[in-house]
Amino acid sequence: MNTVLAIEALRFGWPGAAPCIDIERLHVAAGETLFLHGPSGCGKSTLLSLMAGVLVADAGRVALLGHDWAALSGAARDRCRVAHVGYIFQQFNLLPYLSVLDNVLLPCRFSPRRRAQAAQDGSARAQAEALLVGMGLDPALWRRPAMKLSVGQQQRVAAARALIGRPELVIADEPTSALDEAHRDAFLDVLLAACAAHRSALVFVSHDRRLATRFGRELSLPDINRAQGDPA
Ligand SMILES: Nc1ncnc2c1ncn2[C@@H]1O[C@H](COP(=O)(O)OP(=O)(O)OP(=O)(O)O)[C@@H](O)[C@H]1O
Repeated sequence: MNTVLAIEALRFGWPGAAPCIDIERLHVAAGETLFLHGPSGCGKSTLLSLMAGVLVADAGRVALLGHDWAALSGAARDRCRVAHVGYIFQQFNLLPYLSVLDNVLLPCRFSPRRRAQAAQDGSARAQAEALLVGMGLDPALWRRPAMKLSVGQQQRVAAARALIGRPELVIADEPTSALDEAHRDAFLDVLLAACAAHRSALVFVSHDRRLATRFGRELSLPDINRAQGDPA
């Protein structure tokens, strides 16, 4: 198996709180699509942050492409993340005053690797435009500041930004919550097709269990997490 992400004996707790993540083993292979679910507060977003090296384990190992996030400095983690991980955040994290196109191109500005990969079939800009078209974003919106888009439109911009430059790992935290059924299905089609074409591993969190059939593997976080979830 060509492992992209390897989690072993991972423990993490927020400061002053009991551990909320305790996972013996979870490996994700290149091209694999993983659907992750669990009740609110069980630690899904926390686990995604650990996968992406935004948070660092208290014990155990989270390795991306063989590199343990904990062995890297903060700056090295930032560089590694932008080069190899596309992250669709629950709140999108678009830069509000930047245009839609410039938001999608951001990873290429910060990572030479993402820039080179995005330009493989032409230019980074052409790939950004192709992703936006795939996401059903009208070209009339591309020059608009991101903050002037609807929530559902911003969600799709965030997905295009995550996919540009073919990152090895794509992480999506509730990325379809603001989309209607038609846009949700189109969004999933583009996301899954892009990950398949690039052999990106995809970790996708959603409360909507109906979507699970579109993924290669389904996991309930409480089933693999020995820590207690939110006691509330
Ligand atoms: N920044 C933080 N500081 C302290 N505790 C936090 C922080 N973020 C989350 N937590 C706590 O960690 C636990 C897991 O939260 P997390 O956001 O990972 O859950 P989740 O499964 O993603 O929830 P949801 O489905 O509602 O988004 C919760 O008890 C939460 O209160």
